[in-house]
Amino acid sequence: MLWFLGLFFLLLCFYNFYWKRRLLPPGPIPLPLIGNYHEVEANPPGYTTFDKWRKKYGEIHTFWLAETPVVSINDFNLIQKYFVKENSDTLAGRMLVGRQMEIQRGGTFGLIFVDGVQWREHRRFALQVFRNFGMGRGLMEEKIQIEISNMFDDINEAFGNSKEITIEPSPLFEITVANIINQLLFGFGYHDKKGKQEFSKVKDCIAKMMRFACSPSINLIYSFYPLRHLPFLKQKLAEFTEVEQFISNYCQKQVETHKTAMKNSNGRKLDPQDYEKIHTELDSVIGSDRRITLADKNSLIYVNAFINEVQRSVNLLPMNLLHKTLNDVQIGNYLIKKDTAIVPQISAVMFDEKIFPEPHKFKPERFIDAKGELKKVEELVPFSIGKRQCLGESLARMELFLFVSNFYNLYKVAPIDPTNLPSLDKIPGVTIQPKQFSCNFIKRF
Ligand code: HEM
Repeated sequence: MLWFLGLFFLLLCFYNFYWKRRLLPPGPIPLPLIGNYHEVEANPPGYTTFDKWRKKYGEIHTFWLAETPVVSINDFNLIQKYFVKENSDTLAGRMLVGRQMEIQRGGTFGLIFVDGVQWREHRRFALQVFRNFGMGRGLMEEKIQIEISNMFDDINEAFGNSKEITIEPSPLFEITVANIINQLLFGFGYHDKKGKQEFSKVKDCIAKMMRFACSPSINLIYSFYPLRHLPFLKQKLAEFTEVEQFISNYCQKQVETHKTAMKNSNGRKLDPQDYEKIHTELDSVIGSDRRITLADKNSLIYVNAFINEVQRSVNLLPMNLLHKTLNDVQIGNYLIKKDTAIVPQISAVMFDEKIFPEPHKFKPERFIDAKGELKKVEELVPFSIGKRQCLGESLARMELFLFVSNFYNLYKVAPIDPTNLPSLDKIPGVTIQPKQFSCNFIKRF
């Protein structure tokens, strides 16, 4: 019996540490069943671990999510070479971990998690719908401006007769962003008290779901379905299914991504000078409390640089969505087999100290050139690149500009206690979330 167990152990080691890894780029040693999850979990939300692997194993390396190997490309030029120039079609698949979609949705539906003909048709259809709704024309801007006005009405009501109030900004931004997409999708926004309470419930579910979706226990169930009967995993799966059922895929994407970027624009540990520079520019270019529109965008250099830096330092997806090779493909010195997970690791690019020196410092100036013009930095890739690049990019960009510029034009933001600033810790998930915080809003007009 003992010799049998010994043999089994040896075979397991041979398979796990050598055989399954032999044709892939090098990378951290995976543990049986859990792969390298424990290393990502040890340093949430993951940037430090990805950076460590990059430095140790190179720009192209492999890590394991449970028993799924993921080829990770971390250098901007390589990402561009493989995902845009040479193999854009081959790398446009979407990888699902084990029975992920079956468990989550009872089949493969939608756009984000499908590939091939279904993906092409859905993507084309979605882009057409966006165009019909006025994307790229004044109509979409008008819809965003209406919701921004609703937000300012709420803020101004909270001010009453005072010039300064303490406020928790997140719920305000969340509901405003959600209302824009809700207006498009369902023709209504959450404006009255009952609607706002309903939204708060939906939002809490979304936040929970985003955390669950990348948790090791749920991914273990995707990969090894029979494990779902273990008591601990059974409970996790039940909780996950409950929230998953509550939420539609589209709402998830919209609410999480935008609100996080918006919330972070107030939550970061900024030098007070950053705000002063925004206000100086707004005072000299706009000079009143008039509504700022997209027509002002090119004149507001510092505001644009500030938004770029917020997007870079927020670094919303510590691990980008997994792509899949649709055919065998040569990546560096390796022939990667069809149906292998591959990821353009955009978070590593945006924290790459060779491109963005002192990457963890907030410096909008890195996006302004010597002539004072806005610098085009092609390595700023929050929306990813290639065929699977974010479909909502233009809507997101419009919203970010209109929200941030109008908000800072009307209000100043100050910490409640300058010696005890809000935490910069990020709550891990598919997209990271900031911790809740309150701050002071001060009217500028
Ligand atoms: C600040 C806001 C946003 C950021 C930073 C962001 C970022 C991303 C990223 C990194 C991806 C994965 C790309 C890849 O697979 O390589 C993605 C995909 C996607 N995003 Fe966004 N996103 C944002 C807002 C939005 C919005 C507002 C929508 C919809 C209205 C949206 C819809 C999508 C869709 C549908 C996909 C999947 C595209 C595909 O698989 O073909 N995103 N986004």
